[in-house]
Amino acid sequence: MESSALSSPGTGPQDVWLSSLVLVAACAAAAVLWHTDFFGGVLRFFVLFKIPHPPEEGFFLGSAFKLIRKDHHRAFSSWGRQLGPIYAVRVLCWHLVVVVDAGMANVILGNQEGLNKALEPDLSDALLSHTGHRTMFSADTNSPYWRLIRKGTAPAFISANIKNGFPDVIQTLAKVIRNMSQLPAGTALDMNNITMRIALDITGLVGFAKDFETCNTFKDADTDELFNIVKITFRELYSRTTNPARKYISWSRDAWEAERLIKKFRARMGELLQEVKARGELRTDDVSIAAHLLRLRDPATRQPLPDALLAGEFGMFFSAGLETSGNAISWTLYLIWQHPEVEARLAAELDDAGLLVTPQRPAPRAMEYADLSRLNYLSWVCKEAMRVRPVAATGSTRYTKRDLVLGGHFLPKGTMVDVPFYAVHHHPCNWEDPDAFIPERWAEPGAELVPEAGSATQGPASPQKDSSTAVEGEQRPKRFLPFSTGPRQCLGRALARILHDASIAQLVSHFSFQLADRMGGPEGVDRHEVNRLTMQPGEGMWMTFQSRAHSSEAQKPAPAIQAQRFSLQVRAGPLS
Ligand code: HEM
Repeated sequence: MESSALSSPGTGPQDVWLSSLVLVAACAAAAVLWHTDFFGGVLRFFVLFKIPHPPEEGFFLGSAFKLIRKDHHRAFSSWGRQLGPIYAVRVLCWHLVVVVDAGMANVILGNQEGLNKALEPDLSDALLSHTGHRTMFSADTNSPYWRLIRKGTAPAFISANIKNGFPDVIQTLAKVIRNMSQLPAGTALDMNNITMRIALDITGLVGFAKDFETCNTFKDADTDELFNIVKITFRELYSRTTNPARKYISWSRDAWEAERLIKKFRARMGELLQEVKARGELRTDDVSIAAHLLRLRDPATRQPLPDALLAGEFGMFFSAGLETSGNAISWTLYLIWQHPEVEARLAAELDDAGLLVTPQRPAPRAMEYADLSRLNYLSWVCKEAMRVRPVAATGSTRYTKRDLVLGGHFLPKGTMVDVPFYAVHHHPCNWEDPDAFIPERWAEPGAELVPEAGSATQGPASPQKDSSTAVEGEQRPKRFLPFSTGPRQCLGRALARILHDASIAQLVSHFSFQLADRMGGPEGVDRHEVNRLTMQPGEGMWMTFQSRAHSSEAQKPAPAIQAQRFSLQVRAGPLS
């Protein structure tokens, strides 16, 4: 019996080996699946279906076609209105959870421990990294590297240090105004090109003590100009999100050219680093971004950071500040044109401050740093423009590092959550009359925060204002998020605000702008609006301008200041 049992099928020594092998292979496969988060992916796939999805989502591809559209930020916004403040979109078997309620957005962006910035490193670092190392923009929030760079460069952006750079801001703007004044009346200029030049030269001067001199003349930009390189490479990086194969196979001329420019951008940043180093010993009063980066020491070795890392960080600061600032100024000029009463009230404020050019005052006094805090209406207009047209329209994404319940929904660990800033700014649960451009809404102190319950300015109640949306240490969440919020919020926002507000003040002080006919009116602007990493006017922002020194039209007396909020005259219907 014994021998027959031993020799029965499946129990011989070969079978024991075979079974062990199968067991080991199964364990190895399970380990690989565990390691690659396969089981988590399966769990998320089923659990996240419980969150509302757009009804028109396709069975196989989900919302893929909507998400790769150039106006996907508007789709996020209309889904938010249709589905409520938290919903999900699917592509194949992957879900992206989207939150548009300000309270929930603050939980996602403000949380340091449980969430991490979700960025495809290839995307941003293809442009920036010289070593394959992540730059600060996409490094892990809990990594010593991110903390080192963030903490080490933050002092460059405190107001006392930014103030030092204000004369450079004014000098750059003076060059632009001089060049514009010399152009024949009626000339149409692509103001988006000009505002990019302004952003480039000011970031160069304030951050790196380097004048790129693109505002010296308005010669047609060739591809060597950094803002052009950044524009083309950003377009390519965005194309790679929808078609990752482009990284490996540059089958189109565009992709090949972009790859060449990506290399060129890195080379230019390397040269800039060498130029800064060649200036010799850093002065103790040098508070530029470059000086702060050069002073950093590797905590382990106490040695300066290697050149390749530093050049990557130089590139990161340029690309973070350039398109964002340049496009933001363009959108503000456009919105001012669209709202003549806003222009008139802004001109009146600049006039009262002695900054407006008039036939009687062709050379007004120079703008000072302190003017920025005195010009209240200017600041309202600029904030409102950043609310209505936030350039980081797609927003910011985070991974949940542990299970989370948000707005009554269970989000398993590893869920990707997006906070689309355009949709947050345009959702009625956060803002009253959200599509309208109303600078006066900023008269309310604390307008950037969700209003207190029961306050007169509280918008329609959000169905999701429960304890799960409260942020620790802050009772009222932020609903104004052009620069995001939390530990990863824009580091350069103080510089960005000064660059933006001073540019608007100086340009509007000297000129009255009109949208050029070739733009096709507001419908044409909306039609060409494109969101590739930043929301931008796809065909430029062509405008004509009249000097206020000659024009009686530009000097129309300002109407009495409007106390009511909804009486502004608008050149087109509300944005949607
Ligand atoms: C209107 C202009 C700007 C806008 C709207 C803007 C917006 C943003 C946004 C939305 C983020 C991502 C935040 C997040 O992921 O939660 C960001 C990050 C960043 N921005 Fe800006 N930005 C602007 C200008 C600038 C400028 C001028 C600089 C510096 C020269 C700058 C430097 C940075 C840096 C270094 C980060 C990465 C911060 C980190 O990951 O810790 N930005 N910005």
